[in-house]
Amino acid sequence: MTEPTSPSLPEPTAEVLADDHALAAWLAEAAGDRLLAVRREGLEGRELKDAGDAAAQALLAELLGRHRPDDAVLSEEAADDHVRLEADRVWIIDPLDGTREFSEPPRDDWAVHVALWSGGDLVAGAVAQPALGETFRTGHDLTVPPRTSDRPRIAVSRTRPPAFVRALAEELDAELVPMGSAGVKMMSVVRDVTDAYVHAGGQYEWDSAAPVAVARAAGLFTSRVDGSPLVYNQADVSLPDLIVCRPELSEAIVEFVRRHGTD
Ligand SMILES: Nc1ncnc2c1ncn2[C@@H]1O[C@H](COP(=O)(O)O)[C@@H](OP(=O)(O)O)[C@H]1O
Ligand SMILES: [Mg+2]
Repeated sequence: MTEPTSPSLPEPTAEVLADDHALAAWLAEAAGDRLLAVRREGLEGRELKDAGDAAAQALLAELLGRHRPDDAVLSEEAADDHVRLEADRVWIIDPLDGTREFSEPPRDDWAVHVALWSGGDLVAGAVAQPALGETFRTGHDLTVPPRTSDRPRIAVSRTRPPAFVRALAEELDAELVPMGSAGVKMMSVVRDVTDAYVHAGGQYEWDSAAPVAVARAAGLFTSRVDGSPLVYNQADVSLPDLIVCRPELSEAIVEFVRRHGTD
């Protein structure tokens, strides 16, 4: 007997299957397409948020199970199986980052995050911004465009901007640029829409793993707010603060936090 297959399940090419970078991007785009379809169903508010989270999680879990059956997965939307702590390869995914903005069409500041951790660090990642029609990924040339603004621009949460980031912006004479989604904020630095994303006060590994992999591949600076490295696939998945910025801004930001803290 053959197993029943879902008619709508996308199939990767052999080329995509052979390359973790390409697979990360393909998975993020497949989930993004699914999320755009959910958005067309006419749901609103909490129902739309829940339908989006569930649909993207179900698709990514099924595709990873099918195409990378030996790998572990850490997802915002699934129970944490600690088998990942002994695994060689762990996919760290946020099926829908910026759930609030996803539920407010036609906003485009929401994303799908797919990262691969192996041997102690992130080795591949992709961030799809489906409503923008863009995917940012590791594994091919990625350069940040030349800086177009003399005055630094700092991406912040549109709904919960941390107070210390306002103080930092004053000190650097920077402009705050509010937007949803951690991934979208990090990709805004990659795209030269902003120059830095500085956050503290709470977040989890899945909020930053894929965007940090992409930001590093683009040559950006990434660290915790105290300047120490971002470390993934830990038993405690809380990763509450980070800096992603153009390299020339990193010293001033770390120094500001050293002097003033983040409270
Ligand atoms: N203080 C906090 N504690 C926990 N998670 C936070 C947080 N601030 C931001 N996040 C998470 O980071 C993502 C971006 O948030 P924001 O747009 O406010 O910057 C959201 O992910 P999800 O949408 O996947 O839940 C949100 O849950
Ligand atoms: Mg998230």
